[in-house]
Order: sequence, then structure tokens, then C-alpha cells
Amino acid sequence: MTKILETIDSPQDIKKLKIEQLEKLAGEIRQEIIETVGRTGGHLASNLGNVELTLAMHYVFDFKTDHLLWDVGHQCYTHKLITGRKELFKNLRQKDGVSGFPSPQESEYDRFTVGHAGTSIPTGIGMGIAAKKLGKKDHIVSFVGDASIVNGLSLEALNYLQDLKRQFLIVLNDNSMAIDVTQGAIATMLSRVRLSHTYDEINKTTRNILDHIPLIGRKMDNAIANFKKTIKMSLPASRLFESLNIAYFGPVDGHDIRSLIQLFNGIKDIDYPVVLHTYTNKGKGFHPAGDDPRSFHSTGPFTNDNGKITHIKAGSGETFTSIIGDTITDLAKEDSRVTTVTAAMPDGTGLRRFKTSFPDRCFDVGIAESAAVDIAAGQAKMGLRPFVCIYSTFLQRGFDQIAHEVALQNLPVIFCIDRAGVVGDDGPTHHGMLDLAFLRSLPNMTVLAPATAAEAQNACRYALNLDSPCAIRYPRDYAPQNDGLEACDSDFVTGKSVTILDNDSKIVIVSYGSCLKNAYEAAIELKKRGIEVKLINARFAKPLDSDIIELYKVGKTIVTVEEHSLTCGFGSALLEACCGRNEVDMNSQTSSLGKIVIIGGPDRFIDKNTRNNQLKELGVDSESIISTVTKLNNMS
Ligand SMILES: Cc1ncc(C[n+]2csc(CCOP(=O)(O)OP(=O)(O)O)c2C)c(N)n1
Ligand SMILES: CC(=O)[C@@H](O)[C@H](O)COP(=O)(O)O
Ligand SMILES: [Mg+2]
Repeated sequence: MTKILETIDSPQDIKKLKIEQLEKLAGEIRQEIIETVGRTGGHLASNLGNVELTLAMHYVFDFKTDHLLWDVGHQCYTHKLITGRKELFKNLRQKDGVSGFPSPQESEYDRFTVGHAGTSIPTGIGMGIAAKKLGKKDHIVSFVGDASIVNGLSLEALNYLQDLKRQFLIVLNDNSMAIDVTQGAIATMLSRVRLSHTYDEINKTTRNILDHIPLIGRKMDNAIANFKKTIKMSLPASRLFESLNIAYFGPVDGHDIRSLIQLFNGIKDIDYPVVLHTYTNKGKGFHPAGDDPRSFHSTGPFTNDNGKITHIKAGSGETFTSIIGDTITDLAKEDSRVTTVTAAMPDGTGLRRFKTSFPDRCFDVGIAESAAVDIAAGQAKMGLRPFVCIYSTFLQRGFDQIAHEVALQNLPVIFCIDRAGVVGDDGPTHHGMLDLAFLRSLPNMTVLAPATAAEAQNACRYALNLDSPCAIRYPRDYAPQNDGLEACDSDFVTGKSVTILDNDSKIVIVSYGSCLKNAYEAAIELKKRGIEVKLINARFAKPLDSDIIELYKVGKTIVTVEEHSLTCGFGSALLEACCGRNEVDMNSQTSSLGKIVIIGGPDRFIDKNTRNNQLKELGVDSESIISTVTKLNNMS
């Protein structure tokens, strides 16, 4: 029998279906998502949870002209499947397939390229302001999860929302989960409200809302009064929003398509801000994900043999993430001042063991990177030694706090910056290509990058003993064991690099952090081809090793290699130091100065792809390094 999904080429096709057909379609979509994510990896649990909600929204609105704004955007798979991207979806998150996140380049149904939490309400407000100015009646719908709606950006926008004075619908998708369980007072309140509801009560609430919809006038006061009389169970949640002058409807069953369609039809044209609070189940329809939504939030490929799940590992060894997490745990045993701070990502940042060993020293502050940095600053002020573990891309949110509350105060906060560099299939929203740029500009900050497993451990120990702010950046990858890189076993000394291959060759490769393994392989191969190079592991981007600057002064050709944007990265730091006002005596040395060639991230966003292909695109894989050095050698 033909699947309904096969007949869906655009949301117009959804609008022709009966409720029973929509319910069947929801099942087919779940199957498609499970099979595809099993092959490609992706955000499984969240996407299985909002199939009905997405179908109902598309049934009622027309998102070619109306605006559907996904918060984070990791939960947009159903939306992609029904907006003309079925075929591309087969290669989800791969070079030639659809992105795992909304992408206006892919479709007129997507508005912003997003992957960070908290953006859907403020950007929606901006669009609402513009629509008003332009005399447009487009509907604006922000789809936001229970963990993302408490992000600072969301809360700041909610605080402004009453001033918009036009239609604005927030669909609050409440599944009681972030990646892990949700954190904080609002999450506690929402969970308590949820636990206090029986299924029958939720259905009664839905019927009450539907009965009252015809009575809702243009004035919010009337709406609130009507609901307060009838819907007692939702009072704590309604108080939260109504105290901000945002009308609240709910909680309702986010899997009941028939009611959802009626509800969206009923509240669609209310011309003031409205929240529809829906309950959904993360991982719905797939037991392994329903039972363990944390592991299936963002999963790699897996096989499913009649419910027996086997995750397919992409490599072997220990990741930088787990080594750093374990090292902090070990350090905490020796030093009672050690704490950790995470912004809703204890698993992703390798803190699971720490959290289990020291539950009262691990602080998960929810999706709140800026607050995480300041909470650490406060701890450091009082004598603790917090390790703040955050992905590079999300730490961008905390720049001002790092500058003002940490660096300016010269506080010993240690930043463990995970996913620094290219991350593979999540793509441009998630690469960590900018952290050196914003960190090395800060006075008092030490910025280092381990290149091997041993260095990852030593970097943490070094940072703990430093009495000032320190950042350690490392990629989403396995950490190389020694294999020729034994020199990296030595302790860190401030501003000192490590020489891996020592000789007096004209060309010197200076590698920063995770590129060292590739640079080493390149150097070994180059030697076989008759080109000898000196190889240095820089370790520090700040302070830079003055010995490297000396090499430039004596006429060496230096090739820097880094997994960061070339703009304001490690190579740029060396260029600044060598060509800057104070470092080089231009009058006496000009004739013998060397040359600097910098390799790393270009001035464009890197698309989703495998991490290896992205490293090639940056020119920092071993073959590309060989090719660059060979060209330089032929020129000299
Ligand atoms: C600023 C920022 N910090 C952290 C993340 C990582 N992250 C992605 S999804 C997610 C949990 C989102 O929870 P919720 O909004 O409730 O959506 P759900 O996955 O439950 O559907 C987190 C922490 C992010 N995308 N953006
Ligand atoms: C949507 C989001 O921001 C996270 O789920 C992220 O995609 C996780 O990335 P990792 O898989 O690298 O932990
Ligand atoms: Mg959630």
C-alpha cells in the first residue's frame, strides 16, 4: 500500500488529509526518522516527540508566508519531511543531504539558520515589529522547548513581548527534558504541574479551552478571567506567563492531532501574545529513545535488531572530552576547591563521572552560559577553583562575562572548551572556530590547547595551579596517544612550546593543539620525500613562546597549523607578535626576517560534512600540510 508520506510534497498536501490519515502519517514519519537517524545519526528523541505538533501547525498555518521559528532547531525533522525535502532527508546531516537544523538556503519554509537555544522569541519579536511597520498580517509562531524557554535570551524577550501588541504564538513543547533532566526553579514548577495532572484532566483542560475560545475577546483580561474560573490545575504555569501579560492556554496533550488543530484554529488570530503549553514525550514511538531520551538526544548511527540497539562507533580510543572530564574528577579528589559548572550539558562535556562522584560540587545551571561563567566567577572569588565546561560555540554567549567578571578581576576560572574546531555533521551552527579570537584578546587570560591524551591531563593540572583565568580548548575527537609524540608528556610551562622534531631545517611547522598528529604524519612523510622540517607543538596561543618569534627573526619559514578561523587565530597571533610594533627591531633585522604562512579556517562558515573532510577543507589534514610545505620548499 502506498504510504501517505510518499504523497506529501508540500504542506498543502497535509491540509487535504483527514484526522485519521494525519495520525497514520505521524506513524510513517516516526518510522522514517528512526530509520534515517539509525543510518546517519542525529537528534532522535526530540524529533520523535513533536511529530503531531508539527503536522497540526502546518495544517492550520501557511508557513510560506507565516513564520515558524524553531528554537535550537534540532527538532525540525518532521517539518523538513513535509516541506519538499523527503529525498534529501535520506542523507540527513551529510554533505549532500539536508542539514540537521533549519536552513533558509534549503527551503523557503525555514527562516533563520539556527542551532543555539533562546533565539526564536527575540527574532520573532523583531519580525513582528517589522511586519507591523510593513502593514503585514503574517502569523508568527515560535516553537520552543521547556529547557530553552528559560534561557536568558528567551526570558529577556518574554519581558518585552507585551509591547509587541500583535499576534504572536509561542508553542511551548514541554517534555520535562533538556538533553538531561531540566534544571532550575521554572523546570521544577513545570515538572510539578505536569506530575499533578492526570490524562483525563489534560483532556478536560483541552475541552475547556475549546469551549472558551469563542468567548475570548480582543482584550486579554477577559481571556484570563475566563480561564482562571475553569482551569485550576494550570495556575502555576499560567501565573508565570500572565504575570508577563502573555495569555496562557494549557496544558494540553501535544500528541492529540485533532485537538491541536482545533486549538491552533481557535487561537491563531488572537492579536496579542499567547502561549500554548503542550505536553509531549521525548522519544515517543521508539522504546529505546523513550526509555533513555538522554542517550538518544543526539546519537551517532546505530543498528536496531528487533529492539536490540548497537551504537556504531566512528573511531577508537579515548576522546579529549572523557580525558578532561576524568582528569577534573581525579583533581577534585586531591583538591577540595575544585568544582565544575556546566550549562545543561554534563554528558556532552564529559562530566558524568564527576557528577556521580561529587554531586554537590557539580553545578548544572541549565541552558545559561552567561550565568554559568558568572557563577564560576563568584566561586573563584571565594577561593574555589571552578572548571567551566562548555562547548566552544555556546561559550560565545559568555564572552562579556569572561571579559568583565573573570579576566578583568583576574580570577582563577578554568574554561574547558569542548568541540573547539570543526564538529562534523552538526555543521556551521556548532563549529568552534572563534574562541581563540575572543579569548586571546583578553588581558590576564592564558590560552592553551592540548595535542595528545597526556597533554589533556597535564593541561588541567597546569591550569589548576595557575592563579589566573585559563582556557583549554580541544576538539570533538579521539585524543592521540604518544606514537612519536612522547615529548608532549612533559609538564606545561607558561608560554613554552615543545619541540617534537628538532633540526636546523629552513621550514618549521608550528602546530597548535589538535592538528599536531596530522602535522607529525606530514613531517614524517615529507622526510621520506627528502624535505626535512622542524616540528613544534605550540601549546600556548597566549602567552606565545618567544622562541618561536626568534625563529622568524633568524629567517626561518614558519608554517602555522590550527583548527580555528585564521582571522584572529593562532597564526594571526604569531603574525602580530612578529610584525608588531615592539617585537622586532625592523631596522637591524629586516633583511634576515623569515616568512610566515598560516593554515586554518577560511573566512566563511564551514558546511556540514564529516570532520575529516572539514579538516581537509581547512587544509590541516596531513596531505594538505604536505602539499603546502612541498610548495614552499620548491619556492625557496
Ligand atoms: C545556547 C545553547 N546552549 C546549549 C545548547 C545545547 N542543547 C541543544 S538542545 C538542548 C536541550 C534543549 O531542550 P529543550 O529546549 O527542552 O528541547 P527538547 O530537546 O527537549 O525538545 C541543549 C542544551 C544549545 N543548542 N544552545
Ligand atoms: C542541538 C545541540 O546543540 C546539541 O544536541 C548538539 O548537537 C550536541 O552535539 P554533540 O553530539 O557533539 O554532543
Ligand atoms: Mg525539553
